[in-house]
Amino acid sequence: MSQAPNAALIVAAGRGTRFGGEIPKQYVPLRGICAFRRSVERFLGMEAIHLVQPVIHADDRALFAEAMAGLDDPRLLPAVTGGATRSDSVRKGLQAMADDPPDCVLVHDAARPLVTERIIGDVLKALERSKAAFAALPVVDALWRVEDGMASEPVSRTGLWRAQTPQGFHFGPLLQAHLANTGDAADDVEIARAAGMSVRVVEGSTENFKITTPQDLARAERLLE
Ligand SMILES: Nc1ccn([C@@H]2O[C@H](COP(=O)(O)OP(=O)(O)OP(=O)(O)O)[C@@H](O)[C@H]2O)c(=O)n1
Ligand SMILES: C[C@](O)(CO)[C@H](O)COP(=O)(O)O
Repeated sequence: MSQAPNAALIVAAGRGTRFGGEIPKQYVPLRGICAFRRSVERFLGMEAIHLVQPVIHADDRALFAEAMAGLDDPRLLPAVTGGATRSDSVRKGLQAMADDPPDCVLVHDAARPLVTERIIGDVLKALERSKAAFAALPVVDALWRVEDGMASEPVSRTGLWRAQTPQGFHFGPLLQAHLANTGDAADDVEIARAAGMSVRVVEGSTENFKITTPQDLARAERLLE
């Protein structure tokens, strides 16, 4: 049993190109506290989380220091530098923890600041009986394939879910899956499934959305009013 059974790996090395703006979206103030800090504090607020490993872009050291100013929780590890893709960033974060690995690791987007303790707790609970578990929501809208701006054919939504984070795994199998991965996967569930891992779904929340565009930031601000 690890001295730190559960770790959160919070990825924040993206450039936020779809968001635009002067600084990467994870550092943009959100009712005064950026999404990154909010995400980190959510996990640090849970006794069941024993370590938090941030992963940042090499150019963001000063932004990171500013975002985490005053946060002196010993569970917050020094940030490691991510990579060109989200998968690279996760792998680098995992490798940074590999010398003294946790039993379980929850990978979370810094850009999902409204994650709740309930979702985190449900993923942790699912890991007591499953090798992996992730937050997701069933698709509730009609789905259409669109070509040249025109509806071409409907896509059945039966059995389709929209992945969120955290995505939780037993540490060793996830690290091995990432080391065996050669492409850029959309998420860690894709990498785990490619390695043959079974992954349980946990109910996420419509409020646990990812800040991708400026409209998402405005929505998050309204929810925090
Ligand atoms: N090379 C990357 C790319 C993304 N991320 C992180 O993965 C999460 C989800 O990625 P996304 O929303 O796509 O963020 P960006 O890649 O920054 O956005 P964009 O695609 O618009 O540039 C974010 O917290 C982002 O910082 C990362 O750590 N390393
Ligand atoms: C990991 C993720 O948030 C699950 O929905 C999503 O795949 C991230 O995608 P992005 O293109 O890196 O935003």
